[in-house]
Amino acid sequence: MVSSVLSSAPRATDGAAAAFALKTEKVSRSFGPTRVLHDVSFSVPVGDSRALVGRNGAGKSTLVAIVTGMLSPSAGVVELAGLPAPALGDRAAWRERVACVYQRWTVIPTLTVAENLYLNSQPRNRLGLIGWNRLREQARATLAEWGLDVEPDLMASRLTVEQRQIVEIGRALLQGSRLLILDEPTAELERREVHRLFDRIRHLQQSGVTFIYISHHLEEIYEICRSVTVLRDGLLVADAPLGDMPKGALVQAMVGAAAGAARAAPVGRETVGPAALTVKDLAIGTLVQDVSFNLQPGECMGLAGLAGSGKEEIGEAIIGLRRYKGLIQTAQPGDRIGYVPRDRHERGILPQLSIAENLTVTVTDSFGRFGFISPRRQNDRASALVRSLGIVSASLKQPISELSGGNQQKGLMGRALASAPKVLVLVSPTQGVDIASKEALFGIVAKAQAEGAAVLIISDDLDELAVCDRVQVIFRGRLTRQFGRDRNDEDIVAAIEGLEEEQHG
Ligand SMILES: Nc1ncnc2c1ncn2[C@@H]1O[C@H](COP(=O)(O)OP(=O)(O)OP(=O)(O)O)[C@@H](O)[C@H]1O
Repeated sequence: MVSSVLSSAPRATDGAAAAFALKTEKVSRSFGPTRVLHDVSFSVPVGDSRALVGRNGAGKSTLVAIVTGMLSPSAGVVELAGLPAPALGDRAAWRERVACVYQRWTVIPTLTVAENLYLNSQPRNRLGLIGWNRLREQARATLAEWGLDVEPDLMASRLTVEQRQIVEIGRALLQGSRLLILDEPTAELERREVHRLFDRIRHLQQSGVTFIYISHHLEEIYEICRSVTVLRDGLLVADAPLGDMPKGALVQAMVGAAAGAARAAPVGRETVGPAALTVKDLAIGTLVQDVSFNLQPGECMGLAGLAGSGKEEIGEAIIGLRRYKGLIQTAQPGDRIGYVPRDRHERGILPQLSIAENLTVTVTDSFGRFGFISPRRQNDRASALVRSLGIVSASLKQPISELSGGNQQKGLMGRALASAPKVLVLVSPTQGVDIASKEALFGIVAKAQAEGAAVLIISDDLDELAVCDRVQVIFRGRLTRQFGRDRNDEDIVAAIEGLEEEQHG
């Protein structure tokens, strides 16, 4: 039961009295001359689960920043639970009304679970001191009600991704918030964890918690949300119950008149000639054992597996970021390998540099001699990539950190392609990328393939695996299954989860 935790938590207002958890009236926002939100008016009834969707750069994050008090609107009004939004600086008041659980964690690893749960809101005794026993007791009750089997005294650094997310949600509830915004909450979760998250959302909804759910995975939205708000180029273009909005209509609303590019079908390749990439008897510490495969020029292979299966470490070994035993070899010694890492914040973008510089940083040697870079040639190359990838930006000089998440991801893809590599290693390359841009990125992968690049897609996203000629599955560090073109998603999922392995003992 969740209700006792909910009722014991501090509350800003009596949520039952207000019909709407959130209401915006003509909210607009500009950055310099660029207007990114135009007169957005919408309302979310208490207890609703509202999907907020739109293509990369549509304005979702900006709207969320405004309704969580991180950013002021240039114009317009925000109401939370029937009351005007607090002053921008009054963080405590905002925290009591609304919380956003982002993909990037705010759980502090050096604190315990209990300390994290009560960050900023520790229960104090009559003398004003923090009552640690009470804190632990309450934390235990909260965790139990979430069905989370984790000790309040445990250091947060030891939690799994799923447990960290639950601590984030638990913290928001304990601070009084009854409106939770989940931003791509399933991006780092495995399939069974996603189902558990959905169960928790439904459970909390019954207790009057309202959810706004941001995701580029439309099938998730149909599973967990009741209604949808669609933004396109900063405008609200649709607002409806999902029952009235079949997927085709939803995509149409997101994309507008310009229909999405058709996906290139996987192309069959004869396995003749020298391999573009040979991996033989690869071992990485105790994590990966006996991994061997070849990639032919023009071939796209998927490498699928759970988090921790060793799949990403194989990619890192291929591009030279990890020590390994065994053989990793390109066709010719100097062949370039393009790489798109999964975590664009930690390993990918160079945030202070412009889009042009980010796109071309690996190929500056081709823009002039003796260390001199011709800005014109650099700009020409960058603007061609921006056009072909459909990156939305104010100018080539704009710092890449100002772009929306999905456009940053496209920038990384552009950088990997800029050097015309013989091998491309892409780790979850379309994570955070909207459905139409996803198709465009797949088109770009297919083009690189057609030009002879061998592509390795490391992922367990079924859309990403669907474009691969074949899929190898890795389970606990070993390749366990290979699927050709006549595969179905269920079999791949079963192999990723190791279900067959378990059945066979
Ligand atoms: N600080 C800023 N300065 C200039 N432009 C900005 C800034 N923040 C956002 N923008 C622009 O506002 C637009 C909307 O961005 P926003 O991050 O809200 O999109 P989004 O819908 O969340 O996209 P995604 O799905 O890719 O995360 C983008 O074109 C972005 O470049």
